Amino acid sequence: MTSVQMSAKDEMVEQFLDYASRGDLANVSTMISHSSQLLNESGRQGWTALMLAARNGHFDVIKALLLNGCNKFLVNKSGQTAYDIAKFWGHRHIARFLASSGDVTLPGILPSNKSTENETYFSKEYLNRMSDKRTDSEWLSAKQSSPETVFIVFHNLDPLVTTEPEERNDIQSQLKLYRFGRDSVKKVLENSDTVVVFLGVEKQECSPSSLVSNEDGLIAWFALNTKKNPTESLKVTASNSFFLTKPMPMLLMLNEDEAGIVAQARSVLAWHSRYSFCPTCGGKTKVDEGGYKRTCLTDGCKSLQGIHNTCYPRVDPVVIMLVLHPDGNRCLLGRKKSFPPGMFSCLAGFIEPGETIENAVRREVLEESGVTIGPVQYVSSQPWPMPSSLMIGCFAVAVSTDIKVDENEIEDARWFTRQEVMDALVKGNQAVFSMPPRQAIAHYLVKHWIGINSNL
Ligand SMILES: NC(=O)C1=CN([C@@H]2O[C@H](COP(=O)(O)OP(=O)(O)OC[C@H]3O[C@@H](n4cnc5c(N)ncnc54)[C@H](OP(=O)(O)O)[C@@H]3O)[C@@H](O)[C@H]2O)C=CC1
Ligand SMILES: [Mg+2]
Ligand SMILES: [Mg+2]
Ligand SMILES: [Mg+2]
Ligand SMILES: [Zn+2]
Repeated sequence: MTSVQMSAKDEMVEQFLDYASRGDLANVSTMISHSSQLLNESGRQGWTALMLAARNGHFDVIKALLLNGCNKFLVNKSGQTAYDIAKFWGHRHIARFLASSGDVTLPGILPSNKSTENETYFSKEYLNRMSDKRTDSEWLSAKQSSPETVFIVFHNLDPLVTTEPEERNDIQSQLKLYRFGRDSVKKVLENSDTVVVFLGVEKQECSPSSLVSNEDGLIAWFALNTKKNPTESLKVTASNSFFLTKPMPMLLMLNEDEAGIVAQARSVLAWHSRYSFCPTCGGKTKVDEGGYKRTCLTDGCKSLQGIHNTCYPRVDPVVIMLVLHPDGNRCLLGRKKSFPPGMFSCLAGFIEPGETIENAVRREVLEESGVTIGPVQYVSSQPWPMPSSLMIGCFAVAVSTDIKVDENEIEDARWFTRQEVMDALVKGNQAVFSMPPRQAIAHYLVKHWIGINSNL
């Protein structure tokens, strides 16, 4: 963002964070005395002044910030508190000070703040799903005709995006979903081949109802998917728009808000594309409930009685685990043949019917690496819309250490030291191995482990 585009408040926050980061106590104190609200403001990646000072070891600034009442429990987008950051960067005196001042609870194995639940890529809920409206066909069709409604378009499950430059010069936010109005998708909606899914409405904090002119003040979003290329029927005004044809890694290039929308839309649309007929009797089905149900049209089909999950979009749970060595100082990572050269990641596997998360973790680790697992602890989760997995991220403590790789599933598995893992996170190419990108929950699990164990 250039200084012209920044608001006066943004500029002040940036300035304050910069002073804290550089350890400029005099200016930090002056700014707090003018505006104490600055204390808990955050900049890129959710870093507050306290976190920046903790990162760079500025003890005096940290004392001043705490003395003035700043909240030391806030977390950045990686789920780290200032305490975690001080520990990670080896400023032990600062970590001790942050831990001892006030009633801090030392971070355990779990992220310390509820907001971290939403921090994996694909997990942000930009829309309110409003599932109660799915059965209100009148409301749904009124919304489809509303000029304020947003339509996003997929062709064979690939979303249409544009490369409009973002305000911030950040590669991750350069791909944006192409948002259409009702008139631009009119022809596509008329096509009987098009599947329409109601995604939800914009949350009030994103579009306050005072700014929306329609009846209930809600801006609805729909996703459309077509088999035939819809470009000719669409009114696309931007020249730099295209369908994202390679989900991996292209779907990881969206901004966080839109990644969450794509996770929802792509998974439901993928279900429609794979379940065109009734899985129970093979008969024809019709799309109901705003795209969240397919009802069999065959009289007497068993799927019409009792609980039939075949009628609803499916989610496949997958466990993904960072296996910790019994000595606490190493972790087990593996690589599939399909990974880029040098990349290692957490082991993962589909949960099977009749299996708990913990047992799936133990079974998959044993199958793939020959290592036996004791305690298992859930950490975080991530929707993974290729096509509709839910990654359930865990820590798993090994009780044996010999590795015997299942070569059908993975090519190699090794114990890596904390230092090697930190190098992979920080040094990139110069490390002994590389990590999956930050958008993968595997990356998050490894980083979280490093964060909570850095002074062992
Ligand atoms: N976000 C992240 O950080 C990561 C995401 N993942 C995702 O997790 C998923 C699973 O991981 P993966 O290690 O491959 O899983 P598994 O270790 O369970 O092995 C995959 C094999 O299981 C079979 N399979 C496919 N679908 C299912 C299912 N629904 N239930 C049971 N078995 C099934 C397939 O066999 P066959 O092909 O022979 O039919 C496949 O080759 C993948 O989709 C992967 O993309 C994995 C790692 C990291
Ligand atoms: Mg497996
Ligand atoms: Mg696996
Ligand atoms: Mg498996
Ligand atoms: Zn049927």
